[in-house]
Amino acid sequence: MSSMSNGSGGSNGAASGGIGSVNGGLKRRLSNSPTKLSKRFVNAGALAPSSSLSPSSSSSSLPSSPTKKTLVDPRITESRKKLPIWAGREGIVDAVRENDTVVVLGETGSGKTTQIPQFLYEAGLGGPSSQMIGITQPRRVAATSLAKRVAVEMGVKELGAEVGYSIRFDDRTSNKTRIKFMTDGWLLREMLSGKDDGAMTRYSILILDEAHERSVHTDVLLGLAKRAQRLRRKMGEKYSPLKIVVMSATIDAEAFSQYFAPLAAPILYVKGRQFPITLYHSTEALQDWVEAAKKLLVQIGDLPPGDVLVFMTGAEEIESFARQLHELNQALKLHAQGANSRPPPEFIICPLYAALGPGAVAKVYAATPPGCRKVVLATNIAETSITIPGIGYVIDCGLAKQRSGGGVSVDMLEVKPISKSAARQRAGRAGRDGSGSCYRLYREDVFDSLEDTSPPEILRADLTSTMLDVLAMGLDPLSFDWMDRPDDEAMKESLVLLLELGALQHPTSQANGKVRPEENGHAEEEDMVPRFELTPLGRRMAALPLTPPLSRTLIAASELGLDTPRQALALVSILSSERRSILIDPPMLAADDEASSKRREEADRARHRMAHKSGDHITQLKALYAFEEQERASKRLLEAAANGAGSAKAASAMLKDWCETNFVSLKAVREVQKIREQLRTICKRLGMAVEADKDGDDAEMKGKGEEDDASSSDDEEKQNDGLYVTKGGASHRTAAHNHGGADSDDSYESLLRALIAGRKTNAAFRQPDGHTYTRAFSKDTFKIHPSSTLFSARRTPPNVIFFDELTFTTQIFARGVSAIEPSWLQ
Ligand SMILES: Nc1ncnc2c1ncn2[C@@H]1O[C@H](COP(=O)(O)OP(=O)(O)OP(=O)(O)O)[C@@H](O)[C@H]1O
Repeated sequence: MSSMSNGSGGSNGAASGGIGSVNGGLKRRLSNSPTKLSKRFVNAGALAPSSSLSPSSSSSSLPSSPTKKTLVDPRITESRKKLPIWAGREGIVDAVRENDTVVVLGETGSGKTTQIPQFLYEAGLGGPSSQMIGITQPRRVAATSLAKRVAVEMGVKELGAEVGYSIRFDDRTSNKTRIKFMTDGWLLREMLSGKDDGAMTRYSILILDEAHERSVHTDVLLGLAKRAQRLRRKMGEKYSPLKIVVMSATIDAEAFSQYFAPLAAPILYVKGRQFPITLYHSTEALQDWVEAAKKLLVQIGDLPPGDVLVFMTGAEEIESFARQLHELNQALKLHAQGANSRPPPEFIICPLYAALGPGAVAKVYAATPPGCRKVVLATNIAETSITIPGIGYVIDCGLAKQRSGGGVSVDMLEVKPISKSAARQRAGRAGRDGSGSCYRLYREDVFDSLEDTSPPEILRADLTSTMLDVLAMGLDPLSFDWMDRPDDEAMKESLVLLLELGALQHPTSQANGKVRPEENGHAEEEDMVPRFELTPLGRRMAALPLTPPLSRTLIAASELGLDTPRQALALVSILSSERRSILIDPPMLAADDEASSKRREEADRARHRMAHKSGDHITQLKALYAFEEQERASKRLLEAAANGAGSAKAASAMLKDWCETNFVSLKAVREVQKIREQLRTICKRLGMAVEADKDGDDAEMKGKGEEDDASSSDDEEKQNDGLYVTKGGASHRTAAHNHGGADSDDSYESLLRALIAGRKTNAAFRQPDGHTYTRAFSKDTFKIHPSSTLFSARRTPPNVIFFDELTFTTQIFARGVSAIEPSWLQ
């Protein structure tokens, strides 16, 4: 760092505790202005208030924890007591006891998420043993890590006992569980299963955490929770009222409070944080923030110990940066040797993004070896809720890949500036177990110009899935009690798409007659019937934990013989996985030196070796089959090893080598296999023919290592996490042995036709310029992404294509592209 200086509110290390009502203080506190300029960064002041309150000021008459205290490390109990929220625990418990709904507003790290569930449980508000305190999180990594932390704090030895979590592929709860962390997608699926008739009877208290993120799931859950609360009131004495706690980090808590009118919810404000964070902004506009982040890391090398968390925009940037940092490690070591000086601490590089699984998360949480500095390279997966112990420095690029309205059924991912609220959340990942610093790679006036918060996702997202979910719960999306009502046109477009897909029946006059005119979006809707009815096909689509187009594809394929359903099951599993691909994209490999450009060429060659002439979808499928062929070979080796004729190590190495050579991601394949297994079970339950019965029977894989875990999260996961499996996670089965690449090249037409059946709107036509495409009802033009097998300067681009998604970086690209025949669109 060129130079640094402390700001006005900067270096107070003590907790400011207690709760209060909302006032302008938070705003003032969070926007302390800089006092001194540094050469490169300007200190924008610390987030901590200058006042302090000693932990001993908290007194409480609450009953003590019902958990076995002997198991709790006294240091952990002490650290809980130092959290700002501790002093206000009685106030919080009283507020929840006295009100059906409470909004809690607090600074990052004040202790909201870990402490409030414990306070309420300890105070006996957890209800009878059949009920739980449920806490929703937008992201899986948060749900699991918070459950683990709370279990440690409560002395619960085994997750799934008093404290548990439920996320896609992993349900760690039991009938003993009283505090349950879960993704919002999980709770939505529970609601969709209809087991509790919409009244959420298995929960005594529902805590909606990080509500300010306003994901689509959060908004739907807010409406469902409010409705459940009303239904519970009508259930009389059988069930206690459902308590709702909305937790938010933005000052816009009033909107949440008003949403619960006429019984407007009280807002509790948790003041302060335990440790201060010093903020620095760039004093100049940076042309290349990646390069700036690298230089900054070198400079941080000279600062006091502390791990570093770098917020980046996506997996590609992270992987490329990780490679550069590995090289930097070597360069710094050589430099120190040359200068005969002590080398700086080695960087332990830990990527953290959607497609990486619990293995990556475990590495992030592992203790940093002495003499090293951990550098976590994360997307906004790490932006909220989580505490990574040891993080002393945060570097924030100020950007994130975000979904923007690309129109109905089109996902558009765009790199855009984050909001002020997101920037504060990012800063708040430092200073959680000691004082911290946050370096913003943008100027302070840029920070000032950012939006306060991101607009609710429901106002810009494709609503097709949401409309189907709401209808499947027997509710009318047009009169649903939305906190922010989505655009009528957008809702209607989605309903039209569902009609086209055959999921809806045309409105019946009888149903229309029953719907009361909707008043300002806050109608009492439980006595209304939907204007639209789901068809049997629509009900099947809703029962599948997939987006409506992929559900439609799977159902269409299930009626097309034996091969197509089997292929569709595999392809849909790939397309609903986090990365939507099992192949490592050549552009993900940086080509800025000879070695990496050679590797990129190898990746290109591997891609073309695997490529199917129709494009990316069948290429993916064939790659999966080729992997599974290889897996069977390695299994044979493993069996030979068991008989003393080979080595288990060699079997595992063989598979890894194959993945390396062919640029196939083992983690992604494992995730796809889990999804396929889960979908196979659900399809069978729904009576759908997806595979011949013999499928998978004799291909069970056992003893796989950590690399097999591949479900994880970031923004994209929010849409996927509705998918879940039976307790204990999916079994690890692979496809049956007759599946490996046995299909002839011509046998995929039915599969591609089934794919199009789900999403005709994603067909596009080549323009007269010869290389751009446009959709039937849109003027936007785009190109095929360089990662596609159909991207090639040498080949003539196909006349008509089908694509999975549009992404926007410097221009709009279609990703996941196949060539199709125009006649297939009829
Ligand atoms: N896994 C963990 N390891 C160590 N300390 C932890 C862990 N999780 C939480 N803590 C401690 O508890 C504090 C409060 O965390 P908590 O998640 O409850 O805060 P919060 O108010 O919900 O903040 P945020 O909204 O930023 O997540 C942290 O600042 C940290 O000191």
